[in-house]
Amino acid sequence: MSRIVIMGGGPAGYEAALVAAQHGADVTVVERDGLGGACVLYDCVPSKTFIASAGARSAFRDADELGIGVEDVDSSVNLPVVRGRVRGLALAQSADIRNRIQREGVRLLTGYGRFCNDRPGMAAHRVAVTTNEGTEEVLDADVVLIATGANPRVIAGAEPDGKRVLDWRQIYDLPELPEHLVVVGSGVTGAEFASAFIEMGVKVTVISSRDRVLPHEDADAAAVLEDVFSERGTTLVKHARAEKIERDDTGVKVHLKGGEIVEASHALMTVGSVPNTGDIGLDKIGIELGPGGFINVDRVSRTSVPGVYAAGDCTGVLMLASVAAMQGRIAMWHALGEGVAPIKLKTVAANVFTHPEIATVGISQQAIDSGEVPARTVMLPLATNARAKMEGLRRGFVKLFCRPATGVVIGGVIVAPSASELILPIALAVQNQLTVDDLALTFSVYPSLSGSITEAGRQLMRHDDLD
Ligand SMILES: Cc1cc2nc3c(=O)[nH]c(=O)nc-3n(C[C@H](O)[C@H](O)[C@H](O)COP(=O)(O)OP(=O)(O)OC[C@H]3O[C@@H](n4cnc5c(N)ncnc54)[C@H](O)[C@@H]3O)c2cc1C
Ligand SMILES: NC(=O)c1ccc[n+]([C@@H]2O[C@H](COP(=O)([O-])OP(=O)(O)OC[C@H]3O[C@@H](n4cnc5c(N)ncnc54)[C@H](O)[C@@H]3O)[C@@H](O)[C@H]2O)c1
Repeated sequence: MSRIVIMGGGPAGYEAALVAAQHGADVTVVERDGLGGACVLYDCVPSKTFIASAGARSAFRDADELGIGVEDVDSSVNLPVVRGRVRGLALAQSADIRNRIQREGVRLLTGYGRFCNDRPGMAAHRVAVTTNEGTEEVLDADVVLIATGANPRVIAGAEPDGKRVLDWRQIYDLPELPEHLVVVGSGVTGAEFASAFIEMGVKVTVISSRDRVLPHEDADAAAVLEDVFSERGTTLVKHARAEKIERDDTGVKVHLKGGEIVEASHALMTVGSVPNTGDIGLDKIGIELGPGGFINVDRVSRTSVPGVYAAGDCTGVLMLASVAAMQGRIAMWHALGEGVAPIKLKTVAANVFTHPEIATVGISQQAIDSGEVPARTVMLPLATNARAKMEGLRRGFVKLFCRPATGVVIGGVIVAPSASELILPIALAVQNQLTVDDLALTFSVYPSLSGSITEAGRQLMRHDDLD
């Protein structure tokens, strides 16, 4: 029976454990914090729970336009209840995952793992675990999966203190909503928290190192978000980098490169993540880290060392829970000799949980505009959609991209309140190489937002497609 040791119990680690156990392997997961990892305990699950509360508040505000008067929206955020939901849901989700993997016969060791091979180049591997109780145990393994995730990046001079300067894992512990929050960094994490706090009624300033929010996302989608931010009175400071933050009992002063100072009551640092790869004994097995401290892997999650796989944020391959989970499963299928298809990153659907949401899949508009990928494209504003009008949605759009000759769908972008749910038909089309005709000839409900997807398909059909 293959002995498999998994370092880290986030989506990469626990999904891998489930696959390995299903295939009859002897599996041990070493996790220092709790099953579900940072994803469930500190990052993805808590942030989406917090965003759900912010969304509920927005629904009240937006109801006004539909003729439903709601009084006292400003004073209606019950922060202790929100915090309780955030923490409670994370712990409950972690407990569910722990129960599930233990039911499948996986051994769980609560502690910190490091390679302790006597020398590099051995066929089997050894992992020393310091348990949270302080005991030591050495595990022998035929296969090791490194799934140690990442931690918030810290800027020297702007270290979080949990009071005035916070990282996204500390922000829920504030006793009350900030009076004025400066969000440093405008990637996906920064945009999501900025949007959530704006929707909670907090004054927000966003510091962006680039010329816009969400520099890696669709430019039209980012423009919609900037519009919403500006309508809600948010200041976006562009081309700005925070160098240091002074703090006292009353607030923070964020010093930008170039001398400008932004004052606020609190600062939220969302300046990226660093992989947890520095202290896991990689020198003992001969793995050299790539740029940024990430572990290089191929498309079936193999590292450069036989018998050692890596998955998730520690590899820096699209830092998403869904990708981490798939990399982990693929690693186990490969290690256990199952036929496995290499991961296809072009088919990954992703969503930015702002208000409105931004969902994407497949080839980007930028790759098309730069000439890298030839495509026919269409963009339908939601303002032309009957259901959107009924719901009072003025912003948002559906974009669809297809191959010029065949009409095969290769990507799309949706900006809408529930874009994360609406993107699936486009993701299905991309994954299965469906054509715009397939979308065009599919019945959508009338009236519905998804009607814009089938309509986009119709607009991209060519007359000769109908022959
Ligand atoms: C604010 C935020 C929101 C996000 N929202 C989403 C989202 O909505 N959707 C999405 O798809 N992705 C989201 N992500 C990304 C997602 O959280 C990560 O891609 C995902 O957590 C990666 O999973 P992982 O298994 O690689 O690592 P992690 O979830 O980081 O888990 C790794 C675990 O390993 C443990 N560990 C580390 N070293 C050791 C060791 N030596 N021994 C034992 N244990 C160890 C860590 O303590 C941790 O618990 C978000 C990220 C952030 C920061
Ligand atoms: N909904 C989701 O799926 C979700 C949510 C959050 C994060 N994530 C994933 O996590 C990964 C990391 O995203 P992220 O937003 O945390 O990090 P990021 O690295 O993408 O963005 C951080 C931003 O901060 C900027 N920055 C760095 N130093 C700065 C400084 N001193 N002053 C001002 N700006 C500075 C960077 O230029 C960058 O634009 C991404 O791959 C993302 O997809 C996903």
